[in-house]
Amino acid sequence: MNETPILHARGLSHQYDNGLGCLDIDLDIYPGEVLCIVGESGSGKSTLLNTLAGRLEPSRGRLRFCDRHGQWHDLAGIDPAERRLLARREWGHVYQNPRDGLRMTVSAGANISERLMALGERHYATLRATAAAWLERVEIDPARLDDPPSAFSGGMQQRLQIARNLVTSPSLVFMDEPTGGLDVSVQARFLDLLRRLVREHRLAVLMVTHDLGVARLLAHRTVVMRQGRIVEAGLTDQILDDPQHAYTQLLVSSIVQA
Ligand SMILES: Nc1ncnc2c1ncn2[C@@H]1O[C@H](COP(=O)(O)OP(=O)(O)OP(=O)(O)O)[C@@H](O)[C@H]1O
Repeated sequence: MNETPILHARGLSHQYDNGLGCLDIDLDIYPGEVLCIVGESGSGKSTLLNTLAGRLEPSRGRLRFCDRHGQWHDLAGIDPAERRLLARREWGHVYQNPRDGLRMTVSAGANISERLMALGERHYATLRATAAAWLERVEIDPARLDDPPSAFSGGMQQRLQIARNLVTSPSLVFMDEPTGGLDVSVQARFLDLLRRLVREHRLAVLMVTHDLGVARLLAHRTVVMRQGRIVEAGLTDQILDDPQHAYTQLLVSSIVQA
């Protein structure tokens, strides 16, 4: 694995007014790896993801991102315009609910083209051809380029979110429970596709999931959260097969018994 992380957090916290949130997080993510954040409901997974993605301002701590040119950016206290530019160029964000990540009333093609246009691509034929190629890559018939996402199934909408994000070749993609709304067979196909794209594009993926099966299938490393803190972190197989922390043992055994 590459020794230089793409995202580097130390002592990172985001606390809401009621004191809850995520606390004292040390985390590195490397190019080409999938890192899953697991834990029970309310353990702070989404807060951590959104803080790492710069959507929530850190209350304390250090957060740095290394862009594709090897230049480091301090994300804590970054100028909002610079953060937006980084988000457009370097990051993707896939949501559990496709309605949060797609524009439901415009065509699939327009959904994919939008990020390209934001980076300056204006040539209509190029935009259409690129969008069609990406639909194919996420296993959607390119003949459906002009259909709105509302005409797609849940699994297709998640794959369209992936295409919309990956079209600009981001280096880091944040995913919040992307398989949450999918039934089991659709989920398996989605995870297969994701695994292939991660490999082909050397993507770093930071994924929140409450499903340890998803972590097992996809994640190189897993971190376990409880009450806003990381209680255990390591290689996914190690965490799931030989959990050290009592809370992780409980989490894993509750799945095995279910
Ligand atoms: N805007 C907010 N204001 C105050 N407290 C909040 C806010 N958002 C979340 N919290 C609290 O912070 C804690 C962590 O919430 P968070 O949504 O990060 O957990 P989670 O692990 O992602 O949960 P879930 O799996 O249910 O989505 C919870 O106790 C939650 O009630």
